[in-house]
Amino acid sequence: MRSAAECGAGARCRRRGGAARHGGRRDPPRGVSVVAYQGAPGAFGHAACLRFLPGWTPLALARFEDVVAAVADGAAERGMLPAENSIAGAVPGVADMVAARPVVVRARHDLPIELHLLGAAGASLATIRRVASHPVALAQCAGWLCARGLAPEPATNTALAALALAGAPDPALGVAASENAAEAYGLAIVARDIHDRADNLTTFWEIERA
Ligand SMILES: O=C(O)C(=O)C[C@]1(C(=O)O)C=C[C@@H](O)C=C1
Repeated sequence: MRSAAECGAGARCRRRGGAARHGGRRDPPRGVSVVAYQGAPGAFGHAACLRFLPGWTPLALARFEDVVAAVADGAAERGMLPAENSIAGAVPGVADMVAARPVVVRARHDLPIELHLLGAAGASLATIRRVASHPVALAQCAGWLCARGLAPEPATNTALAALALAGAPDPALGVAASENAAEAYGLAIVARDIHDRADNLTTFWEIERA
């Protein structure tokens, strides 16, 4: 096994600080209140919706752009977007997408991120060669993957990668995703807590129409 230093994991472990926290303004939901997020149940965006807007209805959309558009166009009252991770840094493109549309950041929420290596039936650390996940999630466990010689495979979302593996089981493929994703799609947890720092967290932006 290669050390974290050999894998260059230390270089990725820069801690981003300083994002302003907003007060916990919380309007009670009126009627059906929809919060859009990217991915599918079991995604970290889904977890952020459930934790920070309890009682709201999460709406899964394919891309971050779709979340911004849904809020701008009124299809959802709020959107939940990952903006920055403590290991991987800014989530590429999200700030530009928000700036380009008539939406504003209403609140910032820190979600602890625990990544596990999920596998299909029969998969183990001896069979898995590649690991699929969102690139920002892969960056959070780059040292762990590199030390074991596992090749990262970019996917659009952690939960969508888990869903895809469940639909096409492959003992050579693992997925870096949440425990909720493992439960949602019937995958096994092959290794727990594979993120390179225990204090891993992602700051989500809760957006609304400007
Ligand atoms: O793929 C997911 O589950 C997401 O919600 C996306 C995302 C991200 O883009 O940063 C959200 C939080 C984690 O940092 C990893 C992935």
